[in-house]
Amino acid sequence: MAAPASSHGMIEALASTLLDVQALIDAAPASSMLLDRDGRILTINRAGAARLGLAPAQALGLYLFDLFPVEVAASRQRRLQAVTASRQPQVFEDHRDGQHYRTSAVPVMDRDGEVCRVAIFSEDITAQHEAERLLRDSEAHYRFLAENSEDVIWQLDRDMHITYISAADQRLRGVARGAVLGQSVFSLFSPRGQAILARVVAERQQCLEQGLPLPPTLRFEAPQQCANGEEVWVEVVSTRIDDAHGVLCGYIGMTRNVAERRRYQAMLEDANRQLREQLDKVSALQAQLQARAHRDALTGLYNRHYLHETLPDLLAQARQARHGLALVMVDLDHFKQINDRHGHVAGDLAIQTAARLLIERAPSRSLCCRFGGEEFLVALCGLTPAAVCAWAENWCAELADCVLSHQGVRIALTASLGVAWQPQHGDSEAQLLERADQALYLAKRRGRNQVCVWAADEVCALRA
Ligand SMILES: Nc1nc2c(ncn2[C@@H]2O[C@H](COP(=O)(O)OP(=O)(O)OP(=O)(O)O)[C@@H](O)[C@H]2O)c(=O)[nH]1
Repeated sequence: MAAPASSHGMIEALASTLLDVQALIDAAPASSMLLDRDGRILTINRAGAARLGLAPAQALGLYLFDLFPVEVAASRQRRLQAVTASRQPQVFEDHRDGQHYRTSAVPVMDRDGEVCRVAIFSEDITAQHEAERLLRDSEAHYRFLAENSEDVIWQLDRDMHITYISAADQRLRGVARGAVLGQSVFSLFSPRGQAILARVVAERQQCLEQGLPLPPTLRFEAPQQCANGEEVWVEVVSTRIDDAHGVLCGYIGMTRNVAERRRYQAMLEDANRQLREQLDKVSALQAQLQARAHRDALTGLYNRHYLHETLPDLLAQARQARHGLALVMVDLDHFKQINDRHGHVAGDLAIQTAARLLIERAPSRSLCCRFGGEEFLVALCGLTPAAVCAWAENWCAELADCVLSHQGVRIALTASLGVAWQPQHGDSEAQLLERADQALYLAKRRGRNQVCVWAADEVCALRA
């Protein structure tokens, strides 16, 4: 007998619904199936059948436990019985062929409230299992490192309360971990250290408020408080922990005992300071020695050694700048007589008087040296020959006007001067010195107390 039109429609609707449900469970990646109380497969999705190595149509009507290896079939059957007996869903994990599965067995009741079916949902959690295992391993690894590190490892919540601190803190400060957990991070520091920490936090906060870039880690040194009342200097390195949305959820960091390092640093700085002081003394001594090496003790003028060190450079500079350089050789007249008549002290005074007059009258950029006993050499830079001669004449006259008074005796002083200049009279130090000396000799020969400029013919005439 044909079904009435309305029944027909209902059957069609039911068939369509069944198809939808099948499509839905087939689309699920986890395996799902419906068993009767004995374990016979009534419905199964593609993933479930595939796990059994079958097509869905092949699996229908088979007893699920016949498809399991014998060694696991009995235990799976007992689980099914436990679900039907307890009428409560059960979730369990099992491990087969290297894979991990999480399975939910949900009892399905008929109208009388009896369990008539059991719905099984099973998902492969091998990857998740592996990830959890790796995470556990890694946590254990890091916890081992943290607990055995000489540095103190710690974690704070967003309000800077300590949520974890490694065993090294107790070794460092002698405070039990139990007394530290839950406390503010400030409690780790001595009052001095707290002030430093407060300043560091405030600076960081200020940067944040001004939108300035911040280094990813915060690093500072401050003293912490030990249980015995002492301070221990530590270096702190810390970084913030943000959640996936960039919202601050806490801080993680490390504290290192730097007391030894600071002690060595202080020793090093002290040693460096002492070394610097020594070096300063040595440099001052060297400067003194150098000054002494370059200066004549009696007059304070440069000595002959310095003249020979400096004159070649002066000549080169003068050549380059195309300005004149004149050498004036000065020799006190009849000096032996001063010594003989008035004594060496008077002779020394005479040398000092002439030297002082040279220093006072020498133009800037000139060099005055004591060349020998009662002999001086003045190098005049940048003067014309006429200006050199004028200067020498004036100086000679001024010396002659000086009257040296020694032990109530007035001693007259005069000098003879010989002049030679670059480039007209020579170019080398040796040549110019020789010619200045020859000119001086000429001045002596002409009666002393006068200036002579080197002239080839006059020198030749003298030699003749
Ligand atoms: N008091 C003193 N005498 C010195 C010094 N150096 C050299 N003498 C003396 O200076 C004298 C130089 O004498 P001489 O070279 O004969 O020349 P002079 O007597 O000046 O004669 P002329 O140069 O020809 O005018 C010597 O008696 C040296 O002993 C010194 O530093 N102090």
